[in-house]
Amino acid sequence: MIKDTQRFEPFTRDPIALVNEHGEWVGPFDLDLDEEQLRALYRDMVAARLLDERLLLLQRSGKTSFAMEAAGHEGIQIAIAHTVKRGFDWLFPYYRDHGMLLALGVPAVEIFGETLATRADPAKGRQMPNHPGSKPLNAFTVASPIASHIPPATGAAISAKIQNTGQVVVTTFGDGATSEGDWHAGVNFASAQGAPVVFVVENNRYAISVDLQKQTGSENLAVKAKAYGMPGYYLDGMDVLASYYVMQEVIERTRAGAGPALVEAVVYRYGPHSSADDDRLYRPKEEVEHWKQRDPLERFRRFLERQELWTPEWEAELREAAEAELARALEEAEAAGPVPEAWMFDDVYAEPLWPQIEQRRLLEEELGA
Ligand SMILES: Cc1ncc(C[n+]2csc(CCOP(=O)(O)OP(=O)(O)O)c2C)c(N)n1
Ligand SMILES: [Mg+2]
Repeated sequence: MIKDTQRFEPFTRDPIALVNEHGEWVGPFDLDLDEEQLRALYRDMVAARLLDERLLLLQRSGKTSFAMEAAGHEGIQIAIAHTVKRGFDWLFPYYRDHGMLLALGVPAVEIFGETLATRADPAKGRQMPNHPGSKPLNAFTVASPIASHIPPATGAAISAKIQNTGQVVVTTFGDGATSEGDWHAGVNFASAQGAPVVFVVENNRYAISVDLQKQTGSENLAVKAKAYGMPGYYLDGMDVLASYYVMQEVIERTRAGAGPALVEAVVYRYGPHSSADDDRLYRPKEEVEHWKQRDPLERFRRFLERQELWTPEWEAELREAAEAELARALEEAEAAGPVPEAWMFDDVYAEPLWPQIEQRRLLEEELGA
């Protein structure tokens, strides 16, 4: 049954793409998404790019300490948000996935609250900026230590399998994560247990300043799946439609009981690693310019224009609406006010132990609260 609906082969020589750089459909099957679905993909990609810009501005204006840009990653990120069952499947994202979480339905006010550590943050200001999550949407809060979320993602999938819930876990990470021991432990155990988890590497070729060639001797990252006995899909992650169709097929194959899979989404990050990095020191400007020609938003815009689904007026309209919503959410997040310092002691244990009680008292005394 899975075979009948299978459109994609694992381990292809070139990344799977369905739309070329001119915005032409080059897929071997007929496009079957309706106008509303296509427009929603574009709308969410634009919103992700605008959120990215806003988060950087918050860092530049001194309102938060840190920002991590995701421009260039939108194709695969938005595709994932559109192919999981929202609020049912589990997501174990990483720190560059704020646009994906926004598209999944995490309210912008919560993302800004998390960034600014205000009362609008469901994590109560206890996370680093750019580390959102969502309990109601089953999005695991981002973990900073690279690849440390991979074994928990596998664990959640094993739990779903044992309880026969029908849930799939999707976890994302960077190319650098595939060099970590935690990554191999999590991927190996998922395969051994037939866990319903899809591993997605957002391969932007760099782990901060370290080039991919210094990370691995493999021809690409998708082939690593072979050794673990699972399919590895090599995907153009800057092509939102290829990302959509591949993720849809891989998620549903996993949901049907075929076990885990690995997807390598080839992307590029246009900005530096973070607001604390100067990428001019390790990559030539020409390389960045080269990848800008493949911009996921621009490519999909050309596609929509060919389908007569895009006009400059619509673009202006959706940008204005997204900007207004982000401005409103930011205002609400700021108006919520900073989290009280003593919140750091909450939720450590169901019932606080004496050290927390004592430390809290000392802190409040110190702050004159
Ligand atoms: C275990 C661990 N080692 C080092 C770091 C510091 N660090 C933060 S991000 C990063 C690079 C990760 O690169 P990659 O996985 O390719 O993701 P990208 O940032 O490129 O999206 C490193 C080394 C860390 N957070 N955790
Ligand atoms: Mg990387």
